Amino acid sequence: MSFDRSLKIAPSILSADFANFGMECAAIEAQGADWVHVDVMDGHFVPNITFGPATCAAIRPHIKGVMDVHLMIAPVDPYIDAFAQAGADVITAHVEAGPHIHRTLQAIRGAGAKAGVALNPGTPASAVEYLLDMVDLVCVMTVNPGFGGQKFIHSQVEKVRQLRAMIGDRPIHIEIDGGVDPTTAPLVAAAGADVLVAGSAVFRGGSVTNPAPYGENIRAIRNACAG
Ligand SMILES: O=C(CO)[C@@H](O)[C@H](O)COP(=O)(O)O
Ligand SMILES: [Fe+2]
Repeated sequence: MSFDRSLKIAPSILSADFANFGMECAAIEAQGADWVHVDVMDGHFVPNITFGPATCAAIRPHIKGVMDVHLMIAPVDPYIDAFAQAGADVITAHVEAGPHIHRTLQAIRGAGAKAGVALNPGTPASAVEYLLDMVDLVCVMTVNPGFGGQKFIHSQVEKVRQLRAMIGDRPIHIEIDGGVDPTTAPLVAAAGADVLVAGSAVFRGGSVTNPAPYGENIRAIRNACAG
């Protein structure tokens, strides 16, 4: 997985048909997705439960590109190897999920994956200041984690600007997660983000038997950022 700062759309399969994950992953890639974003929730760190490493391993053969695993779980460390072995290219842990994020990031890289750190809306950009040599991606949550379809929190755009300035020319992605659609995407892209996660705004109107709307929705987000 090589680094580049071009705009990438990463549909979140939290908004996909859970009975057809394999086909959904293949459909969104065929419709222009750059990465596939996989939301793991434990009902403890966040008030919702999704799935674990076995599901990630099951969908891996259906994803040709980057599998971007967002862990909303606490503790994180006991599960890192399992998600790496499931084929995650990027594993992102929350800075709020435990007292030893530096150790967690070391473990992610040690397991052979790219290391991401996520910040909840109430966590300042400065939380990653001493982690920049440890991370490949910083994920700015623009909703409170746990559910798809929530409203974008506009105060986070300033955090993205601060992170862009802090990161400079280091090869670190800035990812935005939550409430991304053609209206909000240009705001964060202009502030310096390069990976845009979008769940409801990509999957709305389509299905595995009618995937064309996925492509239209992805293009609408991309075009809004280009415009
Ligand atoms: O991590 C999360 C939510 O906790 C996200 O990845 C959501 O899945 C994004 O969904 P939308 O806000 O785009 O509907
Ligand atoms: Fe996510």
